[in-house]
Amino acid sequence: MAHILSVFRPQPFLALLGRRNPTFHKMFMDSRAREIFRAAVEAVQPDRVVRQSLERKNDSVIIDGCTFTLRHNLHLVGFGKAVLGMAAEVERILGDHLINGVISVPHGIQQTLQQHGKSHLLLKKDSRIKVMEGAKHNLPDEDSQKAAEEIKQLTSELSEKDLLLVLISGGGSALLPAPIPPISLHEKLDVTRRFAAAGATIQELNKVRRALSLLKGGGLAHHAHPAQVVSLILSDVIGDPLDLIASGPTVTCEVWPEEVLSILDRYKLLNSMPASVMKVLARQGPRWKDIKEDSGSTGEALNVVIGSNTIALTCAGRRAQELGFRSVVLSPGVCGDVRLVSRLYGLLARFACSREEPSPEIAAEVLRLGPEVGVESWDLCRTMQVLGEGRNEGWGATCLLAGGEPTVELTGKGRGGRNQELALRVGVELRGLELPPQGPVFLSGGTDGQDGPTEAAGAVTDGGLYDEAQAQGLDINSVLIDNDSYTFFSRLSAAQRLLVPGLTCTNVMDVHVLLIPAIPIEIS
Ligand SMILES: Nc1ncnc2c1ncn2[C@@H]1O[C@H](COP(=O)(O)OP(=O)(O)OP(=O)(O)O)[C@@H](O)[C@H]1O
Ligand SMILES: O=C(O)[C@H](O)CO
Repeated sequence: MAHILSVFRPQPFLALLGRRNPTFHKMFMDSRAREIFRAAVEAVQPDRVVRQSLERKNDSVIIDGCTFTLRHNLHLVGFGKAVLGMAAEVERILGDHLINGVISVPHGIQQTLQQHGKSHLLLKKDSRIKVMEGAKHNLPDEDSQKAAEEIKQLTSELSEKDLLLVLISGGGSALLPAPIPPISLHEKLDVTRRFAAAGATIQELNKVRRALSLLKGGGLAHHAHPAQVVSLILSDVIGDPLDLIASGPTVTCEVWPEEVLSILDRYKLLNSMPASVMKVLARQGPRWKDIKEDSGSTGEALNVVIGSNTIALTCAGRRAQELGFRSVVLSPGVCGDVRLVSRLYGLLARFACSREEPSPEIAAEVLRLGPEVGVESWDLCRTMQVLGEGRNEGWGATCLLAGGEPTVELTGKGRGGRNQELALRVGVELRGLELPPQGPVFLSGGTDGQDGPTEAAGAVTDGGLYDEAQAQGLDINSVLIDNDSYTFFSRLSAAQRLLVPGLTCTNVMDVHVLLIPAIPIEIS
C-alpha cells in the first residue's frame, strides 16, 4: 500500500502542527510571509546601508575599496525619500569632519518620523546639515527648486581639497529640479505630469528629465569639480542603472536630443512641448560648456549602490532559510503588466505543487511568459529546477522570492495599488491549490510601505481568496475592473489580508514572496 509522507527538513515544530489544521496553516504561512517581507525591508534601512558602506579609520574613510582622507573637508548633499536617515548615519560616523550640508527630502518627513518613533533617522539638533522639505506628491515644486539651488550653490563653492558626499535615493528627481533656462519650473512640472499620465516608464521619463536639467545627467558632479565626489545610492530602478536612478546627477552622460525627441514622439507629446523645451533640445555643443569652461573636468565621481532590491531579496532569502524554508530568488527585475505577472506566479505555483510530474505545457508557458515580465529564461529554468527538486525529493517548504515593479493599466476609479492588485490576481490564480494538504501563500509589498495612494503596502493571499470573497458578498471581478483592490482588502475578513507596515523610510521597489508548502511524497 502506498503511504503519503510529508518530509519537512528543518521545519519548526509549529509547521508540523499547522499541517493538521488548515486555519492554523493559513495563519502560520501568512505570518511567515510577513516576516520574510520585514527582513527584506530591514536589510535596506537607510542607516544600516550607510553603516555597511562606510569604514571609518582614524582620519580617513574607506568607501567601496577607495580611501579618502578626512581633514575637516567633508561636505554633504542629498535628495530622495530615504536620504534623511542616510544623512543621520553619515553624521554619526563622519560628523567630526563635516563642514556643511543640504538635503532635499519629502514634505512632512521630519514630523512623520518623529511621530513614528524613528528619531534615530533624524539629524542632531545642532546639525550642520540643512534639511529642506518639498516635492509634495512626488512632483517638483518651488520648495524643492529652492533646495536644488542651495545644493548647486554649495557644490559650486568647493575646491580640490574638499570631499563631497552625495546621498541619493528614489524620489530624488522631483527633489532636485533645476530646469535649464529658459524652461520654467511650471513647464518642467507639466512635462513630468504628462509623461507619467501617458504611461511612460521611469527609464524614459528620466532620460527626458536629464536632458532638461542643469543638475541631472552628471550636472551635479560637474558643479562640484574639482572636489572629490562620492555618491551613495539606494536604488529604486530595475537593474540599478546609475545614470537613471534619480536621473543620474553624478553620472556624466551624453544627451542625445534625437533619443529624447523619439521618446516624446512615442507618447504623442512632441507637438505639444513648450517652445523652451524644444529650444533646449535643439542646442548644439558639449553639455557642460557654459558651466565649467576652464575646468577641463570629466566630472567623474565614485558612484556606489549601497542598497537595492537584490540586497533586500538576498536578506529575505536568508530569513526564509532560518524559518525552515528552502529559498530561491527568481529575479529582482519583474516588470510588465500585473495580469501577466500574476499568471506567471500561478503557473510556477502549479508547477511546484503538482503531485505528478508537471505537464511540459506548464514549463513551456512559464518560459514563454517570463521574458514578457522581465524574467530571463535562465532564471526561470534555475527556479523550476529548484521547485522540481522540492517536489520530487520532498525537500520541504519552499520560499520563492522576486522583486521589481510591475505596472497596472488603470481602467477604473477605485483605490488600490500595484501590489494589492497583484496579490489579488495571484489569489485568483491559486484557486484550487488550497485543497489538502495546504496550498501556497503569496505576498506582494512595496518596500516603501505605501502602495499607490493607499496606506497599505500590499496584501497576502492564497487559493482560498475567491471563495472567502464570495462568502462575504464581494465580487472580485468587478473589483478588478474598477482597480479597487484597497477597498476590497479593507472589507474582506476585517482587513486581515492587508499588509500595513507603516512608514518604512526606504524604497527598493516591490518584493514578492511565494511560499509553497511541502508536497507529500509517496512511499511504496
Ligand atoms: N487604484 C489603483 N489600483 C492599482 N494600481 C494603482 C491604483 N492607483 C494607482 N496605482 C498604481 O500605483 C503606482 C503608483 O504608486 P506609488 O505611489 O507607490 O508609486 P511608485 O512608482 O512606487 O513611486 P515611488 O517610486 O516614488 O515609490 C502606479 O504604478 C499606478 O498605476
Ligand atoms: O527619483 C527618481 O527619478 C525615481 O525615483 C527613480 O530613481
